[in-house]
Amino acid sequence: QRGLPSNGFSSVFSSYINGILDCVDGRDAIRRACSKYGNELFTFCQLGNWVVLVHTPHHLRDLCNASEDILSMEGAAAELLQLGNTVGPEFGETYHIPVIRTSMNLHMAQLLPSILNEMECCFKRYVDTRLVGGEWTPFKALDTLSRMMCQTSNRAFVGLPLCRNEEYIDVTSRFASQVLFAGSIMKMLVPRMLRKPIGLIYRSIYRHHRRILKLAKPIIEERKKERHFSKEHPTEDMIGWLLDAASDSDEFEPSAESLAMRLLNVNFVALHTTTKIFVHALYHLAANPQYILELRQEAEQLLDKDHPDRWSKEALGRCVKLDSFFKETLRVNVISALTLPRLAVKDFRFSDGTQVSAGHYVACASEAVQRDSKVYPSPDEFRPFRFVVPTSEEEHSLQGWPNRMTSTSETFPAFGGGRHLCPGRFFAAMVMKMFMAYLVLNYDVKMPRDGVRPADEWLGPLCSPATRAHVLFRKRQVL
Ligand code: HEM
Repeated sequence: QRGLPSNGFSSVFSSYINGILDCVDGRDAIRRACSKYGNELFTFCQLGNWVVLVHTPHHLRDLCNASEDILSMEGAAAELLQLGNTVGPEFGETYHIPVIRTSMNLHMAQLLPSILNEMECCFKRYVDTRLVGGEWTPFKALDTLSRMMCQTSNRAFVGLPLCRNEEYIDVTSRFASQVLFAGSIMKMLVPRMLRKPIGLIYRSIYRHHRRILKLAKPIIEERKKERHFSKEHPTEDMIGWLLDAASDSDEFEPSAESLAMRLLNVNFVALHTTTKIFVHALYHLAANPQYILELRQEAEQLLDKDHPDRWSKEALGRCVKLDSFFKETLRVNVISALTLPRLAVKDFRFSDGTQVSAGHYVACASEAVQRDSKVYPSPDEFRPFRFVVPTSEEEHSLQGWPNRMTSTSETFPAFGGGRHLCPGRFFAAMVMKMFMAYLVLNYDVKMPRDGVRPADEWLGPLCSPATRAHVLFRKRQVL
């Protein structure tokens, strides 16, 4: 992008060299560039493309307020993630988004008992069966939690018995990381004209859509039949809400093929995000067991330890320390150092007059925004109860909505902002809070080396909690 300072070399060849360097050192390169350019926009080089980076609140507000036909999220996602090639062209359809925004969020309280039940089953199945007496037992945190989150979230997406099906869990829990990896390789190394045929080969090997379709089709057909015979039916999960939304619109009845693609898409956006943030929080907790006592005390005051089936959405909402713990995790541990990618479909002008020409990418340097020392004192420090304000000896509050984890702003864009603000954030917050409440009420956790949190793993701008680290669990002994 002409007229803007850049962090890299300017020819195509040298920008590739710079892109390779950024794969090793992407996060630090972004940090250095943000502090070098102060409040200015600048262009940042990634393998295969240049991105205009936004890292101040007012530029971020402009990015979020821009309409889709000027700064396009869908255009950016299609090119950067290559999901049309790796999963199929129909993957980009969006009719599940209003369903998450309305039906899913409206049914949250009714959903809670069944997902609490599924969570408890997961702890029994994946954790309790391996614990022996009061011994500390190591668990590979990311693998274990990704299966548990997958099964529990899918109770709300596809219900019983499919959410417990081994093959279903296997496909959906690994889907996001497989296609994200394949997409970035394709974008960086495969010439445009070869992407379609190579995508077809990739799809015929992994068969994500076919495998989900085979498993979900009988259930989808059954639900369709039920709806044919009676208008009265419980809208119990995502499959039901998607069918109800279609029958309301009268415009089309989605095929089983199309619904299976929506299920893949919902799992794609929901699982890797929630699992990664939860595991980041778990590593903070296990490296600092003193926090367990505070969270446990709060959970004991507000939730019935022996009857998770009686927990309510309101009671979880009152767990303000738990809320702050996750908000601080989301602030410190980003999913990517570059978020909210957009493709300028037309020329775009920021409110300070800076122009980005059509065809260029814009994105947010979210780490820089969420670690701004003017907004967050000691920004690099993890302070789990940063957002909690004591109101009396025993009472604590989040002092209103802006401090809640699900609130977003130009200084806290963890869930995005504007038109594409994450519609699944209430669900994610509820699931992460109930998992953590159950964990602190029933287990002690620590790291194999006391007090040492395993280092995050960065690949270019992408961040993951340590993939192979273990956390030690034992049945709760400490009161
Ligand atoms: C901790 C967990 C999560 C995080 C950090 C997260 C983050 C985000 C962010 C940053 C965006 C905006 C992307 C952009 O503007 O480019 C987004 C969008 C979205 N998220 Fe989430 N998300 C989470 C969980 C979920 C869950 C559980 C669901 C579904 C149940 C979900 C569904 C979506 C959808 C459908 C969009 C696209 C919305 C649109 O285009 O209008 N997310 N998410």
